[in-house]
Amino acid sequence: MSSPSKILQIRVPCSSSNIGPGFDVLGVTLSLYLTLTVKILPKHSNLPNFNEHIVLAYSGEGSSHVPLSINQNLITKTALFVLASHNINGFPSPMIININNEIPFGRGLGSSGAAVVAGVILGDIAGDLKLTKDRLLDHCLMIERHPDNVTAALMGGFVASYLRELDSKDIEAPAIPHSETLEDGITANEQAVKQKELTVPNGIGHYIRLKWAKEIKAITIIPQFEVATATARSVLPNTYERQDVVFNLQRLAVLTTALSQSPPDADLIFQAMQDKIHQPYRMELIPGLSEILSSVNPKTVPGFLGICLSGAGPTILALAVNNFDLIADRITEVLKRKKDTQVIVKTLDIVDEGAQVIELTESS
Ligand SMILES: Nc1ncnc2c1ncn2[C@@H]1O[C@H](COP(=O)(O)OP(=O)(O)O)[C@@H](O)[C@H]1O
Ligand SMILES: N[C@@H](CCOP(=O)(O)O)C(=O)O
Repeated sequence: MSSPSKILQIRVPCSSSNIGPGFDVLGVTLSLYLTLTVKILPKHSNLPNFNEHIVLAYSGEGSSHVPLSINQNLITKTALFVLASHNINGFPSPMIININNEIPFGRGLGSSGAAVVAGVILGDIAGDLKLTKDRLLDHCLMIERHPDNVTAALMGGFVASYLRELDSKDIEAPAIPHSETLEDGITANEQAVKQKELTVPNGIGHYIRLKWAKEIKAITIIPQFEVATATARSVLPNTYERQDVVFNLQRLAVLTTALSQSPPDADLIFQAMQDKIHQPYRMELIPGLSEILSSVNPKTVPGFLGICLSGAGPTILALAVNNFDLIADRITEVLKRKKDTQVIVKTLDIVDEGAQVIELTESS
């Protein structure tokens, strides 16, 4: 008798990274989700009407241009990498994977981080590997080398993280499907066959979950154009002046506690969300960014706490306890004046839960 099929759901939240001074350090999960409904069929069963071993269906954000071939789609490419790093060549069982995505691509809301987390979990499930959460994180961090988005998306809530320094040989293996390179490169699967062994080092990422005051909400002002994170990282300098580094360190240390306090101290948070490490250099990619970041302040709008670029942008993240519509209108007005673009506003909750796997049903 063949084993029964299984249906699981993998649900991963979006994330806003940096929160101003915490470049590549801070991330917070927000209430927009990437959801995979995965039906794992018994080995050797045929998928109805398809000659494929894996069937991918996709709806929601990115559906008009996301690749559905398993060697090109970031989610399945990541899962294949996880399997290859455990000497499993390809998906062991046929699967029907329905992807529904609420996270817009290239907007600074961690769509690639969520895809990497979903892919690592998919690989873990497909290979029945039973990896711990910390080990899942190691695999995510081989693929997305800045820890802020993936750590938040996996662990949930407001998270600070850093990477252990690794040997270049560990992170430069061509088999690693980096999430943010602009070209496709060789697939993890092809490379694993050639390389046979692909070891993911232990304990790459270290993190701590921070407290977030429950009354602070995230207003996301999302322009309808994309900025690839790879492009937004390529405009950053390789070296910084000491005073700029000190400027950020001072604010970062204050901000992590300021965001935990109830009631929040608006002036403290507003100043502590200033940054000199990434936002000034990204202004060339986001017209009017400087004016946008100074369009609201706590003295003129009660309830407003602070403003920054969400991740690598172009989304603007405003933190507030009330007056959400007024704050969003002010920022949208400046943004639209600077660039002829549609803007979508979403006031999102901070979510405590990171990626989740829910077993839906089991049938013979
Ligand atoms: N759900 C998804 N499925 C497949 N690929 C995805 C998904 N989400 C994001 N990606 C890939 O990641 C790219 C966006 O990543 P990135 O430039 O880092 O922007 P973001 O700020 O949204 O993370 C997309 O163009 C796409 O190639
Ligand atoms: N710290 C990274 C964060 C990128 O986040 P994303 O949501 O834009 O992918 C950076 O600022 O480059």
